[in-house]
Amino acid sequence: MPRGWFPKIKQVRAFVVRGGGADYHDQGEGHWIDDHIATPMARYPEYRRSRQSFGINVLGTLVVEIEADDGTMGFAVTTGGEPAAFIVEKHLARFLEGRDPRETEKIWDQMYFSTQYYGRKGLVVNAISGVDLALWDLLGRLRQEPVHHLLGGAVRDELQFYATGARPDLAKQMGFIGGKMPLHHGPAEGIEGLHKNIAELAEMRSRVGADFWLMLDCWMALDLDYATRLAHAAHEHGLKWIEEALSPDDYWGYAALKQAAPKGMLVTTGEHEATRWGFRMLLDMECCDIIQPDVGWCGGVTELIKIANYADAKGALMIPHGSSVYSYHFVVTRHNSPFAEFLMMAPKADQVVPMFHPQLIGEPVPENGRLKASALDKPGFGVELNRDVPLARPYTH
Ligand SMILES: C[C@H](O)[C@H](O)CC(=O)C(=O)O
Ligand SMILES: [Mg+2]
Repeated sequence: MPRGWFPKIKQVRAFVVRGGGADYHDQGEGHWIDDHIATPMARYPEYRRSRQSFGINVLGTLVVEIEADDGTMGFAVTTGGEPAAFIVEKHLARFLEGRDPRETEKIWDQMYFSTQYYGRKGLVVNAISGVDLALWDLLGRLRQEPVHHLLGGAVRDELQFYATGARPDLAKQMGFIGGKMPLHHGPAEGIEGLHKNIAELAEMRSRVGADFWLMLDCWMALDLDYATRLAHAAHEHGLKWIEEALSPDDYWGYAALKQAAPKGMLVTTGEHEATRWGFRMLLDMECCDIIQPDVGWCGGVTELIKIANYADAKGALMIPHGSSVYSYHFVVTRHNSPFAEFLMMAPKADQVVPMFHPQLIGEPVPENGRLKASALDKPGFGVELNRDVPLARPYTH
């Protein structure tokens, strides 16, 4: 590359892919991730047994590809599918094409404020996140540096993981530091459901012993009263944290839950929160002990820098939700992210398989619950798109 010259962005393209990958709820029959999990829709008996029954996997994966005018390509995957592909192609692409890919701040700002009248959270911010991640991937590839070098470099030699899945007992044998289980029964299943939830936790505690971390993921399913009762009953069985117990819009409920939770039990949330402004609410209102942004949903790396810095200044931990390499490159650069999540995508949660399988090639996975930082030392996010998985490009511009 001649001195002073840097390629410009030539084109942004958006594709849709089905079957697992970034839309990790898009799994086949019999997968633990769709086995009677408590959700806000479980108040309707017909949507209680399966999250796919109410359309959890309706969107599919969004793939964003950004080509520079020297032929270098960056890409990223997140959820959002066809509607997000529309937003990327028809609205967001204009803020990148012809621009210098190093202008990550200005590009983010223009994507966010140009969509603010219909965006701010959810699908639109997923689309922005996908573009932002693809841009950081492109930057890393153009500079021949891993993204974590662009973010200030690793602060430790390895990452350590807890596992999310139905089998913390197996996760323990596989070397993880803890296991987070989905809660199975919500308030609509009454006291009987509450007893079943506690019995499952007690059974798992008896299998993993006293010291292994056990957590419950409540996927926005509870109300304050139920969450408080669950937290107190679970305390007896050493629950380390209660996750996403309430609606993400109920900041007041989270603040009350944090006050009401037993001493020593952490309240965590944020995987369905977005942007610095959403996390500022969670942190300023003292809603939780750990924030859990998903880098593919909260606004991408450019926004996560701001979210993580604010959490750091407030003395809060920032443990990203899932998101594979996109979170690993971030976590490794942060002291307030001392461990990371690994989602067990094997249908029985009985083996480690790549989290975004089958969409990425070269996706690193933990061994013995750990991953060497050196496994991330490849340009960009260090993964390739599996072109054997059919990609559709529903819109162009
Ligand atoms: C297991 C949870 O219900 C959800 O599918 C994933 C999640 O919330 C998490 O990994 O955290
Ligand atoms: Mg969760």
